[in-house]
Amino acid sequence: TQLREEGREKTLTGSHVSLTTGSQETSCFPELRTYHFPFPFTCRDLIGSGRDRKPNALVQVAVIDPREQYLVSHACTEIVEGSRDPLFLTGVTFPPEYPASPETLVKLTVYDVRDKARDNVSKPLSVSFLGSATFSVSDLLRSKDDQLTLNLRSSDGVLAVGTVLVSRVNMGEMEEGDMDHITADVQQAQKCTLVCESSQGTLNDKDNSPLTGAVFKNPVCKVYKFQTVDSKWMLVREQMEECTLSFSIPRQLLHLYIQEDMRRIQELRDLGELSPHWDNLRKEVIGRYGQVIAAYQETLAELNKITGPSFKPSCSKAQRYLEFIPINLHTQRMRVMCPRQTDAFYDVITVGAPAAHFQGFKGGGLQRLLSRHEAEKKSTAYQCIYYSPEHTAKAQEVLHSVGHLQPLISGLADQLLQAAQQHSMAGLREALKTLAGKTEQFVHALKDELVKSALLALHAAQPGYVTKNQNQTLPGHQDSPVTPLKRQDSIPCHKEYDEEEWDRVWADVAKSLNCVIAMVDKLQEQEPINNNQEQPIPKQVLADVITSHNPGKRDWREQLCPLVVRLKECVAEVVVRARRAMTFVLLQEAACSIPQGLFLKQRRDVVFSQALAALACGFVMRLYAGMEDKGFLRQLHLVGLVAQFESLLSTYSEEIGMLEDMEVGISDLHRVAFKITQAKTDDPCDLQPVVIGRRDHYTVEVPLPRLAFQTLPHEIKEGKALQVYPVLFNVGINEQQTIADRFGDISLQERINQRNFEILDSYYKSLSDKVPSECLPCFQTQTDLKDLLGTLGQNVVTKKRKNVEILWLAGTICRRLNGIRFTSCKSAKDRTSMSVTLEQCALLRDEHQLNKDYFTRALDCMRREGCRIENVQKNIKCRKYAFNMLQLMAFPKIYRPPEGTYGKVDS
Ligand SMILES: O=P(O)(O)O[C@H]1[C@H](O)[C@@H](O)[C@H](O)[C@H](O)[C@@H]1OP(=O)(O)O
Repeated sequence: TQLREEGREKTLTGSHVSLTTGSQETSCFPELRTYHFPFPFTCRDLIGSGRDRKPNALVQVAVIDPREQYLVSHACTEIVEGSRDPLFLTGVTFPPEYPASPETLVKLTVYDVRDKARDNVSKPLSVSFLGSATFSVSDLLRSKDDQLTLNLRSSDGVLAVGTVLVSRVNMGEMEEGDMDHITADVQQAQKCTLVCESSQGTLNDKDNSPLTGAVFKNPVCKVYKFQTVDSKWMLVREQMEECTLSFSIPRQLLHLYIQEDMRRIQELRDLGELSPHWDNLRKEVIGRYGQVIAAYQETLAELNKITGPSFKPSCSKAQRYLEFIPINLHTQRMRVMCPRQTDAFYDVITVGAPAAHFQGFKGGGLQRLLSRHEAEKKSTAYQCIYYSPEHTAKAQEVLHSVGHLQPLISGLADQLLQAAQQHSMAGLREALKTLAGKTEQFVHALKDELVKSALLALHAAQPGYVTKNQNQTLPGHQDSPVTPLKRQDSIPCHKEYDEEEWDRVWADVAKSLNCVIAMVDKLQEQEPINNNQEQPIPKQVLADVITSHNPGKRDWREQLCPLVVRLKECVAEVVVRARRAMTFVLLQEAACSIPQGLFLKQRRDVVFSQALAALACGFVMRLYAGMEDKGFLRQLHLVGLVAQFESLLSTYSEEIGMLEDMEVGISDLHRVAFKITQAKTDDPCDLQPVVIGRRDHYTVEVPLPRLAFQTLPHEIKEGKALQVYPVLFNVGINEQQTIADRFGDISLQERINQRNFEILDSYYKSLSDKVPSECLPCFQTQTDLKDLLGTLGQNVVTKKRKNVEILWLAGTICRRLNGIRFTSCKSAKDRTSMSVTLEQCALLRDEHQLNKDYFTRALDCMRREGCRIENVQKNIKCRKYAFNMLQLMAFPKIYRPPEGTYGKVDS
């Protein structure tokens, strides 16, 4: 009875123990470096502990460190009840970093389980020892026919209590013959399977490529053997990993949030002198920003102290300093190896719903809070101008455009002068073409009524203006210490404003550009014909000023320089005005919103950070998996990828708030694009994705090693922004949802599903327009994508309780669209595990002919022994799904875990 839960814990730590081996030794066994090599084994003629009783067998697998000579419990199979020749579906696999050496000893211990229901973690299983056998990896590698037959010995080492037959199969290179061989054996006698893997993968091994090690960590692997409809066997390997992006993306975002807010403060200061009323508002806003910055800096400092695992466990979901970190983010890959089929794998990312647990859900989540706040802002008599969210977004966009375009224009203008100095007409024309393009973009970005009206408002907020209008006081504010101001419910009209001033400054940019163009034309005309063979620049309308110029024979640079300097000056003048005007709009927004608006901004930052970490993890996983798939890469740069989030939250009580947060968090992901870059070196540190940008738009740069980068289509190599289309589908399944369905309100779920169906549908339409269907993956299930979408469309409008078909269809469509799959619930531990295992078994059934009779058994086996129960263990140090009977009764049947795997979790 050594098989205590501590032993289980060792299963986890054991998977990270490294058995060191010299490279010489390894090279004697090239298989160790090249292949996965599973060890299926068979138990026969087990003698149970009672006379006629057939044992409930369970096999514990341990490895012995050849140097240290200590035993590490590695894993356990599931229990097979009442059989002398049990067949185990669960296998065990060493994680990739586990360097199994020829000396590695594997000990198999067979137990008879008396009482399999465990409802207390600390209580050990009631088991009796039946027998054990030990073999070394080299024994197996040297064995004839790759098979070893070992006697299971009783504790005194004398009595044989059955046999165990260990054989070796090259996973990933499995021949049909090997499969038949296993099949035949298994049919002769029920067998159990132990599968081990070497630390190194092959080139095709996407699970263990060195690339994945940079971002994905701490793998937990399980291998199963399931029967197909034609009585063959398939090997199924689950691998679950943590992702370093769980922490690195939030850290980077926090940096960016801080930088952006500091910039905002500076811009507010740059507004210059304001009347006391506005000045006080500005001070207040700057003070609030300062508080947010300080809080973020504190959080960042705490995060920087954290070392250890790369995931936030479910029990830490409401911890203040961890609020930006996604909950329980893991990747999971199911790889399937079947006779006569090429290997297939299916990925999913599991993560707790992005939500602000630390702030709580008393008033609901973001979606509700934001719309309530917007309504209040409009109706309350604030002492500021109301700008709609569209206006504030526009203001941010203008700020961003001018900030981005001014240095570009300035650089291009310098390039132009350089080309002039070199007397290169081709260089001049090239630089001028780009300069003209960017300047036009600049002028266009500012051609907005908002800029004009904001300049007027700013003008009115300056001390002189207020003095002139003393008599226009804000009702109810006569006693206010701040200088009273006329209340403005809408953007002011232009009558009080010297409109011409802005128009003149703005038009000067275009005029000065025209001067530059005209001058280049002149220079070109003066050139001898043979120097002008390239295409001429189209004639532009000449500004008056230019016609008086006579370039003569003077140096090109000298002639262009004053015009270029003038262009730069005009741009700079416009930038100063536009920046101040837009900053003033944002000041209004911030002032109107204090304090609630800033709380909401923080909440949105938190939720977005969790969502982005999950998305980046999914994107990187998808990219690594698809780097050799030309169709996928084409789709990626032509249209982008769908990122489909499945959520199992209920629309009742606190989870409504979570779903409202999640809805906004997922939708905010449309402001994100990805770019692939070439890593400086192949060092894992240089392969870490980098986030750049600001709240209105972020880019995640994903570096790839040089060789991998070189194989990409040139559009991607040139840095094309790769889009993602986030979609969310939610169907609550638990007892809370039962209440919501009967007595509550499910409109949130209905609205989310309908809206997101429209997004998915329009993504499909643009994909079909731009990408040939051959780019999409092939599936056995032939149902047309259009039909699947049609069925989903019907389902989202049908009134049906716990209609999980919505989730199944959305998931299937996402896989068929080459998309990124996510599954979520509150903590991605319990309900998520049920859903992920169900999806995996459904894929085995629909795509790999899993025998129907094996479906439930496979499902139970995965839930009982697979990666997901390890996920539960990692989160709460207990191998139990946190469901009670009431909850389970409320679940759709197929989401219920097997007996003995759920119950009250001891804290
Ligand atoms: O992983 P979840 O399904 O969000 O875990 C839930 C579980 O479903 C529920 O039965 C239980 O009562 C807890 O609320 C679990 O949430 P935790 O966040 O506490 O793991």
